[in-house]
Amino acid sequence: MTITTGKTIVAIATAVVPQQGSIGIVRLSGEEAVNIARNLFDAPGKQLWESHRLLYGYIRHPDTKELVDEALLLLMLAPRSFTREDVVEFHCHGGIIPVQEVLKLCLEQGARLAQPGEFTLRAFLNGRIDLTQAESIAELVGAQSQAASVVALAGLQGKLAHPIRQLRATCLDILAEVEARIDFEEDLPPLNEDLIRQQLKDVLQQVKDILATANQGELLRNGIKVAIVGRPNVGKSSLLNAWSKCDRAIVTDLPGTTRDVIESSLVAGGIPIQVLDTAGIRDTFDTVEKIGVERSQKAAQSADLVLLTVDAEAGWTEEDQKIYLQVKHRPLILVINKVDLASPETIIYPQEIQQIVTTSAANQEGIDLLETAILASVQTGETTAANLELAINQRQAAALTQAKQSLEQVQETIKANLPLDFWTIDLRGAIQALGEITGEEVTESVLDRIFSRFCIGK
Ligand SMILES: Nc1nc2c(c(=O)[nH]1)N(C=O)[C@@H](CNc1ccc(C(=O)N[C@@H](CCC(=O)O)C(=O)O)cc1)CN2
Ligand SMILES: Nc1nc2c(ncn2[C@@H]2O[C@H](COP(=O)(O)OP(=O)(O)OP(=O)(O)O)[C@@H](O)[C@H]2O)c(=O)[nH]1
Ligand SMILES: [Mg+2]
Repeated sequence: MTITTGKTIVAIATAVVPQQGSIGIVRLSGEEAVNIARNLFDAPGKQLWESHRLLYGYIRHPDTKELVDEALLLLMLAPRSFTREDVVEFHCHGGIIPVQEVLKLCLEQGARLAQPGEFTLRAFLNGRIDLTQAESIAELVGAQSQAASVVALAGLQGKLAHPIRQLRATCLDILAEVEARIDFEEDLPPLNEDLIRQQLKDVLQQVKDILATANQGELLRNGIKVAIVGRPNVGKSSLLNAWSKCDRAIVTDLPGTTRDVIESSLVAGGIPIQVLDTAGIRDTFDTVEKIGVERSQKAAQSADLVLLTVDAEAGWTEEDQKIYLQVKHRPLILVINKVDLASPETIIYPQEIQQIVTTSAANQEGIDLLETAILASVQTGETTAANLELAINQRQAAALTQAKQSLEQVQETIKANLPLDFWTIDLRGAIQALGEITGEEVTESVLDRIFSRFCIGK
């Protein structure tokens, strides 16, 4: 995308698939937005075309005056708009036909179809929001859980931008102090090295604290994949059904019921979880079952976490041991199922297994504990309560890691008593990295990468 502002862009702002809302919005932004709206919208009576007013009227074909829709028109004139340009919204009837018709008319009037994220990009380029806020908007729209939306909303409020800007400002202050000593050494009091050391230490600690939220960010945004594996008939499909609270997988008392990997999605603790129920693993001559077993093994290797499921009544069998050896190098929870039939204490399993949960899938028992154990095993302890609203994404984490390394390098340079010029090199590195997060220092290709992930109309 070539990045420009001003030229009028248009897009359908509301969902086009799969379900139609009762209202559909077409949004224009740019110099010609108001002219285009005037050509298409007929507001009867004495309605004023002023900013932040809603006009009532008819959208008509500009040449034939044929009626296209009865609608509301919202005007937000520069700079008091989301993009800081003139913005006009047609609030049409929902369904795909009215909005597509209006979109077509706007294009015929000279507007250009907006690229994905282009409205938000303009809001960024025109200084209304910074890059972390722009990313938060995309995250809010794509949030799959309440927790993810809380984090996105906090980001939109500047919860990340604010501390990052402060850290960068401190680094800039230090840089100014140091550079002044390089340029006008004789006219200034000596550098307060103790103060600078302390400032660097504080900045570095904060950088580390924010970096520690990356794991939580990764979990909230991308979620995890959990594979239920084990011998046939131990209750894997029953476990999936009990956990996802629906009859997703077929359950019978016949070993070998599940033939293929069955996927189900749920959200636990704000984290989207993809659960894979797999075919029971055993030696078999059945061609179809054999393929199923191979898929089970693949699923176990690709999952973030394996639930090795065994039958309390049958105990730890030779087959269980074989399967265990295949998955023991993976993050793993041992699920002892069917505890309604036999006491789990009698089972002798490998001592090195750290996490054990007992369940009765048939009776919906132990599922909550299983969920808690799963969440505990993927969450790192570093995410403190104070930081719950902060959960940085991979791009931000990469830049922060860069900032951390640069700051550590400055500390080394000071320790080694190297000349002041050396200090400034890595200070600039840290300032650059922090600036990339908020977008104060950012290249067009980075912007391209960020905004192309948005949907059209955002
Ligand atoms: N119909 C509609 N609903 C929407 C949006 C929109 O663009 N259109 N939004 C789009 O994402 C979100 C709301 N976000 C918005 C953020 C800022 C401004 C805005 O006009 N800000 C100006 C003026 C504020 C004022 O006059 O006080 C500014 O900050 O300069 C509008 C919407 C969600 N709902
Ligand atoms: N008593 C009892 N029976 C259970 C429990 N969980 C599952 N079962 C029963 O065990 C049998 C097998 O359950 P499934 O969930 O189909 O087992 P599976 O591990 O998916 O089996 P395959 O798909 O063949 O690998 C069914 O008859 C279930 O009703 C449990 O906790 N207690
Ligand atoms: Mg099954």
